[in-house]
Amino acid sequence: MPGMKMPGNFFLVGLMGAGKTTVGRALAKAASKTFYDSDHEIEARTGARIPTIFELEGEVGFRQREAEAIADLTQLKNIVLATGGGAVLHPANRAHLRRNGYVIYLCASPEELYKRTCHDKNRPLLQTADPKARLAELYAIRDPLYREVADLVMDTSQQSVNSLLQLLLKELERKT
Ligand SMILES: Nc1ncnc2c1ncn2[C@@H]1O[C@H](COP(=O)(O)OP(=O)(O)O)[C@@H](O)[C@H]1O
Ligand SMILES: O=C(O)C1=C[C@@H](OP(=O)(O)O)[C@@H](O)[C@H](O)C1
Ligand SMILES: [Mg+2]
Repeated sequence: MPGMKMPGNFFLVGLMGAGKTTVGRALAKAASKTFYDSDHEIEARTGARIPTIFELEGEVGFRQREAEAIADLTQLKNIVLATGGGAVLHPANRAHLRRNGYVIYLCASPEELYKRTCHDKNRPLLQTADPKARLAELYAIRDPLYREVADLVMDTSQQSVNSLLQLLLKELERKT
């Protein structure tokens, strides 16, 4: 259903592997909105890939760049923004997301997230001896924060990207 009319911004939140980047891009196309990904924006502004930023500036440096990107991107109109999984950690980011768009939490179990991320070396927080345990820890800390900002929670564990997109479009048509 490309060109569907749904007003405003959609912001995607959730853990690494939830599908924010993949589903966000497809949603933007279907809803005729411009797609942004805060990680891509940070990489473009910095001129370095995410693992390099973590290596040189640590997570603290990355979070600072992320906060700047979220503050700017949430001021745009008619966009879909895929955030990074840790974007909800800063209260200021949560306020920007809540204030400026409709927030969708893509939810999945740590086991499912592990299956989707285990072959990808570009997530510094998962380059540990036990990434499954790390995902479970992050889930425990962040799930309440995702729920705090979310207007809509979508369970993605049993859904392909395409069936998820169709479900999401139906929900968004109804609720926005
Ligand atoms: N609902 C889904 N079912 C199966 N695989 C998925 C689903 N959503 C995303 N994926 C896959 O998981 C991986 C991570 O997706 P990505 O969009 O990068 O997640 P995020 O941006 O939330 O970290 C990609 O390989 C993507 O194709
Ligand atoms: O969860 C996190 O803290 C992070 C998630 C990543 O984005 P995705 O959620 O798109 O993988 C990226 O921002 C960075 O590696 C940190
Ligand atoms: Mg992503």
